[in-house]
Amino acid sequence: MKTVVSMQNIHKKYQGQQIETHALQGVSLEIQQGEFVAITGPSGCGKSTLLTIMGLLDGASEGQYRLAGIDTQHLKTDERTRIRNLHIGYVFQSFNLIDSLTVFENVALPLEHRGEKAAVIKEAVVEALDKVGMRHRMQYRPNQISGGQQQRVAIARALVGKPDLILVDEPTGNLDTKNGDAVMQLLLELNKQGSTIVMVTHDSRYSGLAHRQIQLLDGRVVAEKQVRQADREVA
Ligand SMILES: Nc1ncnc2c1ncn2[C@@H]1O[C@H](COP(=O)(O)OP(=O)(O)OP(=O)(O)O)[C@@H](O)[C@H]1O
Repeated sequence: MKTVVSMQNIHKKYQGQQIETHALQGVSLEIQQGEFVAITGPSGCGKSTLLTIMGLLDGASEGQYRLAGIDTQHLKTDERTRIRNLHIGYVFQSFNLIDSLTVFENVALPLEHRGEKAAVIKEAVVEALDKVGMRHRMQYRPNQISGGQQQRVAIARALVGKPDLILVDEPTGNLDTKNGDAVMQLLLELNKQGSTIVMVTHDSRYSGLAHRQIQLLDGRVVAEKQVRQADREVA
């Protein structure tokens, strides 16, 4: 089994005008291909910071991070962007779809950035939209579909490029229970089909669906818990 994430002694310090915040204080963890990992912990403990570093949206202040075997420490900005595009899919709480583009065009973006041919893009986008049940809304714009549907489209955009890792930050935070449950069910199905998923969540009902929960407190890993396979269903 391939190690997708390998972090050794990761620190992150944010330098403000007056104060420095030591958001991550020596995090070490490994995530294997096919895992579904939930990152939990109280507000301000460093969950989003950890996800941001894992997703190469920001660099660590100290420590070593290997993504799919690639040492990310000394990457230049354009290399970091290229590797992020190839290896990472990101799903945000606020969906982050572009309102002026159609559903199809939004999902196509990661492949366009890679310079793929139109025919390849079309096939992959239709396949991704099929997976999330949104093919019938291909020509709609984000503001013409519901929040739950927008999150499905955002998930299609995250998986269209077949990344090694899908990072999900509070995916149900802007959704009601019914739509939140449906999005979680979809993430579980994608994981069963082989996607490696790391999800930040406050909701213990959803973190219990992961294979493994990693609990942070004050920028450190304080507990890890495995979840029994039989328990992994949305209630
Ligand atoms: N860009 C930034 N500049 C300065 N400080 C920051 C920045 N981003 C986060 N922090 C600080 O780092 C710490 C960790 O923040 P982070 O957002 O990672 O926590 P979190 O666990 O995701 O919180 P929440 O559950 O409320 O979203 C907090 O003290 C926060 O104020």
